[in-house]
Amino acid sequence: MKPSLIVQKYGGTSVGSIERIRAVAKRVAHTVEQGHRVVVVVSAMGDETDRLVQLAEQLLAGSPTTPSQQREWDMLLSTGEQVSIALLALALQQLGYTALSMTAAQVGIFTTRDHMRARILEIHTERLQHHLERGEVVVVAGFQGITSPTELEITTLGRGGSDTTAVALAVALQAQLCEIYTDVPGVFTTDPRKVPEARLLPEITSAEMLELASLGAQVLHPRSVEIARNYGVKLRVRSSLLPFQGEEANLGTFIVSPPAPPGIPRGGLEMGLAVDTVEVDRDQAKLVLVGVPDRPGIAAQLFQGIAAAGVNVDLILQSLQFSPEDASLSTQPTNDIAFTVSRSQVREAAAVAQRIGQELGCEAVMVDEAVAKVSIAGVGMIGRPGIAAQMFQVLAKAGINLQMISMSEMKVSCVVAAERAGDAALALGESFQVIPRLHRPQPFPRDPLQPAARHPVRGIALDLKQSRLGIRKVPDRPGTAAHLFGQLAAAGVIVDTIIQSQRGYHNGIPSNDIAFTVPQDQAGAAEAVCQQVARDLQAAGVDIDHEIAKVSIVGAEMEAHPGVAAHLFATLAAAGINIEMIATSEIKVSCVVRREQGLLALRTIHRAFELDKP
Ligand SMILES: Nc1ncnc2c1ncn2[C@@H]1O[C@H](COP(=O)(O)OP(=O)(O)O)[C@@H](O)[C@H]1O
Ligand SMILES: N[C@@H](CC(=O)OP(=O)(O)O)C(=O)O
Repeated sequence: MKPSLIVQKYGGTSVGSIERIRAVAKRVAHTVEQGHRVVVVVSAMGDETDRLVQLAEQLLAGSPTTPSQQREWDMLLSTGEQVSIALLALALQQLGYTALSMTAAQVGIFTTRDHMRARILEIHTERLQHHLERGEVVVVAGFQGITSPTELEITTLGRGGSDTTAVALAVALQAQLCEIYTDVPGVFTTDPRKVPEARLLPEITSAEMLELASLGAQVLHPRSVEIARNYGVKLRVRSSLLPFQGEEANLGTFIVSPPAPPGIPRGGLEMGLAVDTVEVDRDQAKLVLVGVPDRPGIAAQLFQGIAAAGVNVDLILQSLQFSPEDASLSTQPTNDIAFTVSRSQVREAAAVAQRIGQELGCEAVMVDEAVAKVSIAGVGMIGRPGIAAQMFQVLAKAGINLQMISMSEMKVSCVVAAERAGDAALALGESFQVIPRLHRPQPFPRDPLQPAARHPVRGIALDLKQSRLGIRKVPDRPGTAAHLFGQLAAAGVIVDTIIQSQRGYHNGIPSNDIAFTVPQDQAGAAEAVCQQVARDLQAAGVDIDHEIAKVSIVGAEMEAHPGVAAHLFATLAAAGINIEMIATSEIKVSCVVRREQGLLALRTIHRAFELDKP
């Protein structure tokens, strides 16, 4: 019988010293002794990649901006892995195994030409197979790629990209298992370094893991989860640091994916259909509270009231905080809170919104029953900023105005006038080559006020590496989002959470605020684009804030548990934490808070949802 093939990946900390490299070699040797063939992927030693980044940043006095600078950046950063593969191969040889190291060019890991964020197209397996068949262990450099056999340009996949190399190799080699060895015993309910009571999850679905990873849980590179999910790779995260005493004590976490569709092509690995779903939800009504005082407890009061009335909330968006110098508003900073509910519950929701709106002294409460939600979704959207821009362009071309936008890495939803929903879905279906479908709601549970009872929340992520940008008073007409996000995509900026909410008037024209978050290292580029777009559109101005933290709860069953969001808001309010931005999707709720309160928010929420309990 042919021995089974396992791809093992060891991260930076796991190969951070010669001692640790020796320990990794022993672990690999143990796997070989159990009768498996092994391909090992390693990252650079310890903080080596950070050190290389600092050298280049020192020289450039910042991040690379031109294509030629980005080329050299990849040339530099890819060297870290070349050191660790050679050392691990030597350590294996010392233990008496035939082992050799290979760079991406030697293996044939071909990527797109996008320096610093290249995507894997194809992996040649002949050389690897040749060595494996001779019983050798091959140690492959993670994180790097090559553009073509003739061009031989070195690329990197983006920080943390070795996980993606490993899973892609597992697909190309049709490995039985891909193991990601790291410095914690698996995937936890949240980062165990930040919350010591976090619990190890024996398994998690790839959909949940994707959200957690893209919302800041760095334990897995989101794109590695994307590939595992698309190709049904058996993926496991476990510790390389636990004392080595047989593997029973180191079960780790299995990332569970649906089986791959039969005959799925293994070329174009990361270039599958970006969008696999175009969906329209006609059962929507929109409520907007305009000019809500900006202080802790407001969202909690509103959504607890809504939950108590038995109403299930779908999208929730809260716009950026307004600066008091904004002349058309009161001198108190205020927010807008917009949300959608099922049309059958709009009366109950409106009654609560009006009552609470009055108690809070809001400027207005608007209710609109003639709306629908159109969404595009797909794991292939991760890291491809052009996809959301394409959606907005398609809708703009069809003359469809966007009343609300909510976006996460894998899904963009727009609230539009109900009468245009059919046109919107058709135009999107045509553009993305997907047949549009109607959204099917999940059944409601019986007791909407017991959100924590069934643990609908699987994990919590804290992202401290985001900045928030906002453009105030963008004219409310078709094409504005297309213009802004088209420009951002052209500048290569990866936009995370986008929120557009209805606001009021500017220069007598109905206008919206658009707020979104971007990775901190792209904030400069994003701000330059926003300033230009604000001038083009005659918007009121641009806000930028680097001192934010984004804390997100994730769970596939959240949609069927009304009241989870309300519980989250109440928890933050009770801890005196103000929520500056809210964005929801079916399986996550994200809140932007002050950066210095991020950790407190994370710990408090973890406890409030009883994730520390079995
Ligand atoms: N939900 C989570 N479960 C486990 N680890 C997490 C989680 N969220 C964040 N982390 C962090 O991810 C780290 C592992 O990722 P990383 O440092 O990139 O490892 P490696 O160098 O092995 O690739 C852990 O040390 C932990 O602090
Ligand atoms: N060395 C690269 C790639 C990587 O994946 O590292 P790690 O597995 O240690 O997160 C980085 O630091 O980005």
